[in-house]
Amino acid sequence: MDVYDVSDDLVKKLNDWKLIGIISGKFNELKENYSKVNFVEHALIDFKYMEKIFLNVTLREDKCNKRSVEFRMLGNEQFSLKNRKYFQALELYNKSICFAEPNSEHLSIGYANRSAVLFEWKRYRDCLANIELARKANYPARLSHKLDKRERDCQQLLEQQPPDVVPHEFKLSFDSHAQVPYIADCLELRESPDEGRFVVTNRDLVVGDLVAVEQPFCSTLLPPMRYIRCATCKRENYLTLIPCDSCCSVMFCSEECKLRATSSFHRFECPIIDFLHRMFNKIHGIALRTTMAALDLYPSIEELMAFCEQPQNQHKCAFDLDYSQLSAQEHYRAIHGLVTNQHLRSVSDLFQRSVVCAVLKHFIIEYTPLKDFLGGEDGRNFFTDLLFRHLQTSPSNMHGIDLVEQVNETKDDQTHSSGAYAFLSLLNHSCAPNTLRIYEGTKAYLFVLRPIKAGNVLYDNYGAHFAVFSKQQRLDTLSMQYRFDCKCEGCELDYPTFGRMPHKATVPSVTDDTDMKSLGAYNYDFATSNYTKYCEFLTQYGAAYPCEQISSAEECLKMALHIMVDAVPLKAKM
Ligand SMILES: C[S@@+](CC[C@H](N)C(=O)[O-])C[C@H]1O[C@@H](n2cnc3c(N)ncnc32)[C@H](O)[C@@H]1O
Repeated sequence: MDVYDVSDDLVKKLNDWKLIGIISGKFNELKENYSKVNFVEHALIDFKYMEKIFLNVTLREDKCNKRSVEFRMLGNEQFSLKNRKYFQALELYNKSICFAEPNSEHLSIGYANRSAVLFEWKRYRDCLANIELARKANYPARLSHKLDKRERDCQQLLEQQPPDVVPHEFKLSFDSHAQVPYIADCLELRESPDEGRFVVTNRDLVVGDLVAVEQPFCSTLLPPMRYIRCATCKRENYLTLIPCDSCCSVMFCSEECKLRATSSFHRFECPIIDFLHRMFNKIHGIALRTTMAALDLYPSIEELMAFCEQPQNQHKCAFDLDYSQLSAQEHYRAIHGLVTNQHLRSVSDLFQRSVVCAVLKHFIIEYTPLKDFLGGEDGRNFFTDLLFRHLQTSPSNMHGIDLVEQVNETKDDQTHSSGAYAFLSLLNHSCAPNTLRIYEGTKAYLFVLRPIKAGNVLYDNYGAHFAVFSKQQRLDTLSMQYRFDCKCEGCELDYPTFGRMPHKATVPSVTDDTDMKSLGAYNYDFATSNYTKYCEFLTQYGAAYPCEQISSAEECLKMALHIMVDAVPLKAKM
């Protein structure tokens, strides 16, 4: 059961009982969003949906040594000489660590087993970090000789290893914008009745130009990544993750990240974490996280309320902020001002969104400390309004954060997190985009993918790419999720579709035998060490390039982008 099942079932019931007309009429008459959501919440309570959810969905799994041991055994099987599936073993050991009861030896054995994988993987520094974690978690004395030996071997081998590769740092191709320091000075904001706000360049841009480097206001990790990445900084850190002390579904890369989470968003999400993962999707997840990050800005709900109501905080964007001392509060002005498209939404869309909001707010208020923070009715209604706002801004604005490198052949799309970006959210869509976002952690780089003449618009792609979806599929998605009729160049030319995103198909894979250290800067894989693979792939599309001649990461990326541009129409013509 997820929240859409609840919504579908409710609508079906109302239809069966011939109540849908009356209910949607009443719903439509309500002016305030919180009134709509409260109305739906009451219906869900009256029809016993909340009770059913409570009885059928676990709010949070308890720590359990028995399950910890089961996961460890599964991990051992993957790690065995027969299988040697190290990545799978690590994920299972992380699960075992997460389920282990605090202060039990199972936690320390989980760390120790992880150190064994890392030793095989020649990640000696991480191996030592895990040995230390195991000792701190009271590793049993009867087994300590094993750890002592591993530690000695590790220290010896570490000395012989070359230093880690430092990832290449990309810099803006132009001076910084006078107002918005993390974008190029040639970018300008425009607005039109048909397309809302959008971004143009006042200078010719060429392929490979880097025009923005942006950090999100907030981000959230997707549930399948919970035993691989840190829930706070989202770094891939499955080698040294530590668990939340209370839940079995969240891990952190350091005590610092753990404290940041447990004193903010995770304080409220932790008591219902498994319910959140089970019932809601990534759009709902980032909407909730954005709302919680907003609550974190002020010590009291009244102060946030005052902030959100001030006229100078309405419909603001990245170009309106004061960057001289950028605070989280200032940053949020641009996130609060993202388009909701509420006026374009149908009653049934708003009704379904209200069901999502009602279930989410009901459980988070009832079963977490949020209730105390919100105080009385005014606080609850304000929270409901804010959550409803972000349940509308999220589908139209939030970004999937992905990794250029792949973990294994089967995972094609490695989107690991969602993020709220003030500037990137001003880019309009094209099915044949002229820019490309690449991420390092949650930091987004915006590269030019096709030449853009001065005066022209920079277009992003919202997932409806001409190379992947038919024109009709794209038009349907864009009108349903983003509420506009696409008339972009990709649609006018109506290129034939050939199945997969050109750059997604180029991602090199890390196999279980890969010496992880040799990858070093693996966030930039396709731009750096693995560009040969990338080019090999593209030759299938008729593009042959002398990859060996590319020496720097920047040069490689430019070349990679050129190849992409050339390869797409080539294949399309075949
Ligand atoms: C990420 S926002 C882009 C910025 C937005 N135009 C604004 O005013 O803030 C996405 C929304 O912009 C609008 N939009 C995006 N691409 C468009 C296009 N090609 N034509 C018309 N509207 C578009 C739609 O309302 C969409 O939901």
